[in-house]
Amino acid sequence: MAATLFDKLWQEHLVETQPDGTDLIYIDRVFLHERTGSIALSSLQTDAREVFYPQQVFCCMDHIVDTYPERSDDTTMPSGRDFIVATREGAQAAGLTLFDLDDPRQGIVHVVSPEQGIVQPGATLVCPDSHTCTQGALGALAWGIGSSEAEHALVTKTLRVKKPSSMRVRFEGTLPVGVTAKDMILRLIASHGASGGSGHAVEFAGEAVAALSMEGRMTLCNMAVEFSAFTGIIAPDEKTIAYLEGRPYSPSGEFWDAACEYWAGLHSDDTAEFDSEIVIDCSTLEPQVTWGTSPQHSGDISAAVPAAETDDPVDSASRRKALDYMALQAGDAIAGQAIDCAFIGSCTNARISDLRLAAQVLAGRKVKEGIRAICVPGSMLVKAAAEAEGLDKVFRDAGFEWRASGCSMCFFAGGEHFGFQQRVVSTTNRNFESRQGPQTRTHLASPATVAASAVTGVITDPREMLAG
Ligand SMILES: CC(C)[C@H](C(=O)O)[C@@H](O)C(=O)O
Ligand code: SF4
Repeated sequence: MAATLFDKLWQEHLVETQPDGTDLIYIDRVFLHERTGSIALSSLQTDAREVFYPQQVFCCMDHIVDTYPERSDDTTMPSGRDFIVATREGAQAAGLTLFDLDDPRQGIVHVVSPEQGIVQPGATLVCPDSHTCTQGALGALAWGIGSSEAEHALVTKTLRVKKPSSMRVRFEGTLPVGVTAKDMILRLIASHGASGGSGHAVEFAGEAVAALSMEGRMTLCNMAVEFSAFTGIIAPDEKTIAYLEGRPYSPSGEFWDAACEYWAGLHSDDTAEFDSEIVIDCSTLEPQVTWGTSPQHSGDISAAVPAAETDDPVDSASRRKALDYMALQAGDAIAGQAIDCAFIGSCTNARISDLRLAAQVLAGRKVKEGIRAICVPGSMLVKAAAEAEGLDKVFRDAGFEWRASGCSMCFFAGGEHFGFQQRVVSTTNRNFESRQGPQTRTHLASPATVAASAVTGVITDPREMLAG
């Protein structure tokens, strides 16, 4: 019978169906980060349990780490200290691979895993972090779990999961210049709602997805969870194979050939049926920017902030509240809103191609006086690669702070943050209330839009600056 890619991966990892209808799924890899992974590791120690297969467990320090370039030790970010120490000790005790703060491979978990070739097509991978879906871009079944599930996966190498339904989102047409994967996913969420993918594993397909770089595909899958999907997945192709070849954890020699042969079969069959399907035309897509406090509160950069009132009273109330919080009114132009800060970072948009795009806008330009602009590369390897190309100089000369890697101001967890009620244009994935600091007003956008806005001091369409 014709099967979807998701069905194939589910079936291959199905150990058994439980009496209550949930499935027991075999887990190939587990990632942990210090914020939630430390809880799983401490709990393991308390319960005197052992990790079943330590070679397939990897730990990152990313959430509450100091990102000043000269970072010294874990005490410089006091709120993160206990998490960092517990992760370090737990990883050592269990014999897990740890990308510690002084490791040149350190970075945000969803950047590090593909970069190292740890996530691979056809594998199941879990991490106690909702943006684990990012890694579905490589054709893996990767999803976010809770800390106690992580403990279970570490000990048993399985998880009980209710099988989600399947959805395919086809992005058709050719993306205009200056419009990116970030704009594609924001459009999907704006047009079908932040709960549009609820209960579904979403396969991203279509001409515009095939044309994306691997990093663009990661941006797309990253925000599958903002669409409330179980995960996002993209069938592996030649780009996936070229991306993985030669990475530290990729198979090599005869194993590489065997892996490539297996990966070639990982796609949805032509006649496979999805429980639901959405088609989005990318040929006329504009840069997208959020105006409210959910990724679904998003629209074309050339548009005005929409009216709060819709057919749905609950939605209308939430939009009214969002506009009030954001200090915006229906009819205000989105472009031209004065900002206080610009942030380029996070597992959504801080890979080398994101930094190159932003640098293209920033080259020969300056950040507007009074604007605080920060760039936090997604990993220390991204930072090193950017420095080897001289991108750090472009950012610094423009007036950006150039940081060490970590989640930084994507997520205010007691560490660093932007100031009270500051308006931030940001390449991150969440614009929830106080996400980047006390009552911060976040506008999500692509790296090009954030860079262009940093230069003018107001939300700005990057396309003219990219043109020359
Ligand atoms: C802290 C962590 C559990 C959280 C997540 O699950 O995504 C964080 O990474 C986020 O982006 O909000
Ligand atoms: S960069 Fe932001 S979204 Fe990504 S894992 Fe860190 S806190 Fe979560």
